This record gives sequence, structure tokens and C-alpha cells, in this order.
Amino acid sequence: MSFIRLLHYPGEVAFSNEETFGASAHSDYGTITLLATDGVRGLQICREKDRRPQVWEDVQHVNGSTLHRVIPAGQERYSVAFFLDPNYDCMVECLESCCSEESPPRFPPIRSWDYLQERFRVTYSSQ
Ligand SMILES: O=C(O)CCC(=O)C(=O)O
Ligand SMILES: [Fe+2]
Repeated sequence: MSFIRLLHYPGEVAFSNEETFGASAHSDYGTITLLATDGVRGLQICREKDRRPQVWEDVQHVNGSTLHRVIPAGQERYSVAFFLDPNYDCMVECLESCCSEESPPRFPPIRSWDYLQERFRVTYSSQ
């Protein structure tokens, strides 16, 4: 399953508090993400997600699936994100050969679409 998200972040944002984001902190959910932007700043990454306080850096480009967010840049911003994910009805679960009684799976099996819906809810609900 793949999809493209066309994103537009308005330039004028009413800052009610520091928790105002274009997209709140998340790491992408699928296998590959390709992102094209218009060059306007806003995308930030956090290299050490468990560190407190979290340190956020503006980025040009980083490999891998990294915790990131989009902050209001004070100007309009557009981006296009391509996501490649497992098919919606695919059960995503730990391979038998990768777990045992001593080393059980870290996460229970989940249908790909259920996982995506939950991640969308968390990422886009706190704007
Ligand atoms: O707009 C961006 O630069 C990033 C968007 C993003 O992180 C996402 O859609 O998952
Ligand atoms: Fe993302």
C-alpha cells in the first residue's frame, strides 16, 4: 500500500502556547518515506527520543525513520510526502524465527490499517 500526502501549512498561526505544531512529534509508520518540500523551514528532528528534555534540530535531510515534527514557520509551507506501507489487511507481527519464550515479541500482532489509523490519530489530533 502506498499513498501521497499533499501538505499545506498556513503561514499565519495563532500561537496559543508552545505546543502548536503543523505536525506533532512522530516517526513515520511505513517502510519508506520520500519527502519533497518547497524549502521553507519547519521540519525538525529529535535524534534521541528518550532523552529529556528532548532536543529538536532544524533539518535539511536525514536518513532513516527519525522522530520529527513540523513547527509553524511564520510563512505558508507546502510539502509532498510519499509513504510505502504494508497492505491495509496485512497482519504485522514478529517473525517466529525472531522471538522465543525468553525473548517474546515487543509488540502484539496488529492489522496494518489499524496501526496506521492509530498513528494518524496521535500525530494529527493535537494541532
Ligand atoms: O511536511 C513535512 O515536512 C513533514 C510531514 C510529515 O512528517 C508527515 O507527513 O509524516
Ligand atoms: Fe512524518
